[in-house]
Amino acid sequence: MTAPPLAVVAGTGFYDLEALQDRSEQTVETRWGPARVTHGRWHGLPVVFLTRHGPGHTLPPHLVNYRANIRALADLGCTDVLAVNVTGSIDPDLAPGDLLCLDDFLDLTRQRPLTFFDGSGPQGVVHVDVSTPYHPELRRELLEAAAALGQPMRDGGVYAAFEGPRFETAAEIRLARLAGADVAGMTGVPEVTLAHEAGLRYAAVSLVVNPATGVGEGTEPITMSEIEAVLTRSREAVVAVLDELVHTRATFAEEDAG
Ligand SMILES: CSC[C@H]1O[C@H](OP(=O)(O)O)[C@H](O)[C@@H]1O
Ligand code: HPA
Repeated sequence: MTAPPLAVVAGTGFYDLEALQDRSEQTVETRWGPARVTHGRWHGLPVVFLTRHGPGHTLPPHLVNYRANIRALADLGCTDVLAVNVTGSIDPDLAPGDLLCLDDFLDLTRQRPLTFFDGSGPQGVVHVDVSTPYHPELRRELLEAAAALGQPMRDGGVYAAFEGPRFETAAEIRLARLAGADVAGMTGVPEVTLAHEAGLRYAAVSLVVNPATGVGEGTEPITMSEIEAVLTRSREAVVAVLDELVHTRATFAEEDAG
């Protein structure tokens, strides 16, 4: 039996997965609009890659069509989604380049379409459970992949999802800190909750690319050049963890087949 494709969804700085072989592009039409994906094989396993801001990063976080993206992945038969979100660190013990395997989120977004269940579908009104937002089995795979590479990855972290596209004020970051947030981003929600609604297993790696506003030494403005510099030196670490995870899956698949 062919394994369902593994979905990889990434954003800023992650516009391609160079390791993919036998590549093909597809625009998947969904009830919520089109989604652009790249199909390929990674260590022989089928993978669907989706860059959430679109090729060339044309969509700001509040205008990403999260519903089309997640619906497309489900329609393509994916069951597992590995997401990458770059973030600003709220926890002062975190530094640019650090990786976290998220285990919870705070939704501080304001104006996004949040749900597939708007009451008009056959299911009517649905309230999904998100007491375990990030799938424990996928989290374990990510953490084991990082450990196998000797790549530090914090086990757990609370992602505060802000509306964007502006960065936060220092007061907003202090508020999120009081509520237990470790990192700030703009795209993790509603991606994670839509994945739940679609019945997909979802886990996310967060790569810290800057101290969030007001965190750390002083009150330096956040610049894209500092973020790009961190991405240039740390992007490969994230890809290496995903590569190790897929390689491990491929090894198990071969053993099962043999
Ligand atoms: C370039 S900083 C703001 C930008 O970075 C984060 O991207 P993503 O979550 O797609 O990795 C943040 O959410 C914003 O989209
Ligand atoms: O500081 C930040 N805030 C929100 N989203 C982000 N994405 C990267 N850095 C940040």
